[in-house]
Amino acid sequence: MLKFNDKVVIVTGAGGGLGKAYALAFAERGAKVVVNDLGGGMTSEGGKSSRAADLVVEEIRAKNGIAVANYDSVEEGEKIVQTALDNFGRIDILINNAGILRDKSFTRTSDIDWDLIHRVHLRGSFLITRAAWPHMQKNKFGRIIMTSSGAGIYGNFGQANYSAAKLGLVGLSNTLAIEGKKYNIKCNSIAPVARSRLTQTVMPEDILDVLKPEYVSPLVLYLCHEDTEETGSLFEVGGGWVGKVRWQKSSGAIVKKGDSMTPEDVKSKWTEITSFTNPIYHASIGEATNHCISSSSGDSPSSSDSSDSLESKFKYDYKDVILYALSLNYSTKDTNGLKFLYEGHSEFCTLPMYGVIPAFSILYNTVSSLKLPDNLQINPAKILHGEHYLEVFQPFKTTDTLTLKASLVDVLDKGSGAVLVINIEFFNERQERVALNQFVTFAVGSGGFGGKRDSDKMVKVSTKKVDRKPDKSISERTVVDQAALYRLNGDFNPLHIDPNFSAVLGFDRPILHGLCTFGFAVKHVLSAYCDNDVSLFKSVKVRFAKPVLPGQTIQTNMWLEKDERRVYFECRVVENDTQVISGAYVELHNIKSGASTTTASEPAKVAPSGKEMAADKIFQEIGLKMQEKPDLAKSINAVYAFQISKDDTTKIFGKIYYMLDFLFETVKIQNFVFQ
Ligand SMILES: CCCCCCC[C@@H](O)CC(=O)SCCNC(=O)CCNC(=O)[C@H](O)C(C)(C)COP(=O)(O)OP(=O)(O)OC[C@H]1O[C@@H](n2cnc3c(N)ncnc32)[C@H](O)[C@@H]1OP(=O)(O)O
Repeated sequence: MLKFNDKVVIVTGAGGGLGKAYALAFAERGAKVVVNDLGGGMTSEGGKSSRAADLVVEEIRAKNGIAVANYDSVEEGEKIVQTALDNFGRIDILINNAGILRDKSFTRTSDIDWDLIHRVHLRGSFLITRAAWPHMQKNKFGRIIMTSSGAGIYGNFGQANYSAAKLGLVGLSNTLAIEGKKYNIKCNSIAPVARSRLTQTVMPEDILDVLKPEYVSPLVLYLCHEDTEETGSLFEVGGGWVGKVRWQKSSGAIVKKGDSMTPEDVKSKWTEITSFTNPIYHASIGEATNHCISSSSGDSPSSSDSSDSLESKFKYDYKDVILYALSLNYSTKDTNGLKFLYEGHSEFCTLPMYGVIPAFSILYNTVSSLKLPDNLQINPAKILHGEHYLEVFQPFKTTDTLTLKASLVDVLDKGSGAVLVINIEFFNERQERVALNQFVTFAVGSGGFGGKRDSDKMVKVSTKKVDRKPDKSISERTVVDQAALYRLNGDFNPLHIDPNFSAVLGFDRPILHGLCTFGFAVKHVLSAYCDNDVSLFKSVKVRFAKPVLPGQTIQTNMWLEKDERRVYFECRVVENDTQVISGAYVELHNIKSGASTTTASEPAKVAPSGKEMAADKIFQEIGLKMQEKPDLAKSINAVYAFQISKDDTTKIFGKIYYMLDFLFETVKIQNFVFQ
């Protein structure tokens, strides 16, 4: 039996109808009740009388219950709360029930009709709740009910004032539920259908008979019990039936085309915008906002929505490539860092792991427009990156326009979650395949829809057990703002920056992007086994076993299997010795024999090679032999050496221009140097 012993309850408007039923039910189950009723009529014009509240108090006391009466208006909420404190020393539960009606058709609604309804329903509930709130905060316990109405949810002729105030109460309740969370204050709204002073004039007697207040009070008591976790919800209740109400939206459509969006674009997508075939349910403003942002983050897909394959273009240039390297802590301090950070470096190149970044311009669109099994509901705020596979078929250029093709490969039911397997392939302008990404996304809490558990279309994580200490190990500390920086590459998922959002998944604070940890891991493999030669990289597969927090240290333990040209690896967070990447490997085209073999705590440093090669590269590009212009070769190398050691770009560029103009008079060389 749900008991309320020693709990102090205020019920407003408790002189009759629903309020009375609540007061009697709470008292019967051990609560101390403040029975508030102004004693006015249903339009507030009946004048004040203590009779209604007193009668209810008498009835409670006659059954050995504990109750006191209060006759203040809810607009004097503090006085009502004071009655509870004076008589019982605390306040635990507040039922905002009091209300009046001033029904008029809209054009006949006067300022007074509008204001009075808002003052009693919305402002009254606000004032009394505000008075009770600090006491509930102090007690780390509070249960609040707001009384909304079907008129607020659906609208009702002649009730413009009332319906606006009643839906306002739902908004108030939703926000209080959020603000009350850390104080164990739960706030819910109900939209009751019951016989009361407000309904007896508008409903026929035979219907009113089945709408007993006693069919509503059990829900209110349940929602106010200390064991109840429900908060921020809205319930319709009446005639013995109870149902939860939530917002539903259509999966909608991406309307913009590139950067433009016109009313005609909206018209052309109206069927999809208004179709509820694949509804979406968002439970927080974070989820809803993120849905808009993520849906619009990619270029407009060229195939229609709700299909299982999409296509779009992605342009990037040297700045994107450099930002990516910076977000993985590549540094100008490291000899090898410069070739990933400076577009003027003779070996300037794109890291192979950058290949995951273009995919984000289409990934969120793909997920939001997928045709999913009917009984599978996915909450976009609860999607974690489960596994990733990246294969690079030709090294990425430093500036390019790629065509991306995304498709849903499989949907799996893993019990604790649903797994979506999404392939995103990149093609260059010659329609050659440049890379393949396979995202395995884990939708937490969406399992159990009856799907298959395994897929033969997935690149599998490694199950190989290597029975020796790591051949190499590199540890690198991330910075507290690692995710804040990394997201600028294009994955703007608020999970990595917004504490309200990460809380949806139960994280105390935002977690690092899985692909950021992945980037660090591949960085370590490239450093340990490739001498940072990006052309040796072929593919990588990882499973994200546990989340990483920005600021933690990632340790990559590596085992080389030379015959397989594979480096198996795991990542651990050093601070809590937890494995965060498992079943992982990098496949290489070749192993760089000169690569460092020491166990390092910093990324291995590799001897500089770029600057000596500068002239060689330029000469090759323009089809000239070094022997033909030995002095020029010497000068170019000198300039590059100078450039790197002194970092004086103005002088360098002056020299390069001078030389190129003077000796070659060709645009071709300038293009090459400044490309
Ligand atoms: C619009 C959306 C697009 C979004 C794309 C991504 C965008 C990014 O911004 C998001 C991120 O970067 S999130 C950060 C990186 N990821 C993480 O931190 C997840 C860490 N992993 C976990 O927490 C758990 O493994 C967890 C929670 C994933 C699973 O743990 P459990 O529920 O405890 O599962 P468990 O009981 O261990 O296993 C059940 C079955 O699931 C398989 N499985 C487990 N971990 C998996 C994983 N990481 N990926 C894929 N499958 C996984 C198990 O193998 C098991 O299945 P089976 O029995 O068939 O083997």
